[in-house]
Amino acid sequence: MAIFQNDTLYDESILKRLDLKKLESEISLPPGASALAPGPGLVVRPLSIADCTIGYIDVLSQLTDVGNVSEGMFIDTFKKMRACADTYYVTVIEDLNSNQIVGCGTLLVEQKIIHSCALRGRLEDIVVSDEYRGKQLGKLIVLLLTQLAKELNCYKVTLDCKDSNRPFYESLGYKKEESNSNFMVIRYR
Ligand SMILES: CC(=O)SCCNC(=O)CCNC(=O)[C@H](O)C(C)(C)COP(=O)(O)OP(=O)(O)OC[C@H]1O[C@@H](n2cnc3c(N)ncnc32)[C@H](O)[C@@H]1OP(=O)(O)O
Repeated sequence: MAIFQNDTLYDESILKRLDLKKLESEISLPPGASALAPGPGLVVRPLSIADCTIGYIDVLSQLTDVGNVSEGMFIDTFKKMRACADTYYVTVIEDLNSNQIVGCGTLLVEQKIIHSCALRGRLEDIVVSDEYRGKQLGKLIVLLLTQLAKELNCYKVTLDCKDSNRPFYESLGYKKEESNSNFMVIRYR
């Protein structure tokens, strides 16, 4: 298993291979900002093993109940995720001014047998910390992970969201498919 620089979950160089100019043309960033540096002191990068100590859990808790995740639990889980090569593309936005994670999103790449052993992408856990909302960071992370799914050769990328977030994802190109949009669930907790 490759151990990437700075103990990141995946190899950061893949983000630099994306069509970042196209992405930048689709969002209104502040002057001088770019897709991977979307504002003064902001950087977009893979999740790092140290991120549980700089606010990643707090950001996730703005999405759902995270539970009591100790540093040890986070590190064990991070290592399990990294051992599943080419699967978990958890991506964060850090504010280097405060050394805090302020946004995140996951592209999960699922290996299928169908469609000639194709890959399917799923967007999960997209969150921007409340004081950073409305600055195009949510749009940036979704468009970046969507492009990453294409770069990784996924045949499609899907997501589940609350009704209130539908207009957000629709504005970024996601559509309900006719007769194929039933999110179904059995909850155990
Ligand atoms: C697949 C999943 O993970 S679903 C879970 C989604 N996450 C959450 O619900 C967690 C709580 N919410 C959030 O973290 C944020 O509100 C997000 C991620 C939904 C949006 O992040 P933001 O950084 O505020 O969005 P951003 O500034 O990029 O907005 C981009 C555009 O979408 C619009 N927008 C943002 N949220 C919504 C929404 N819920 N409905 C409609 N439009 C929206 C903005 O007005 C903006 O429009 P503009 O480009 O015309 O100015």
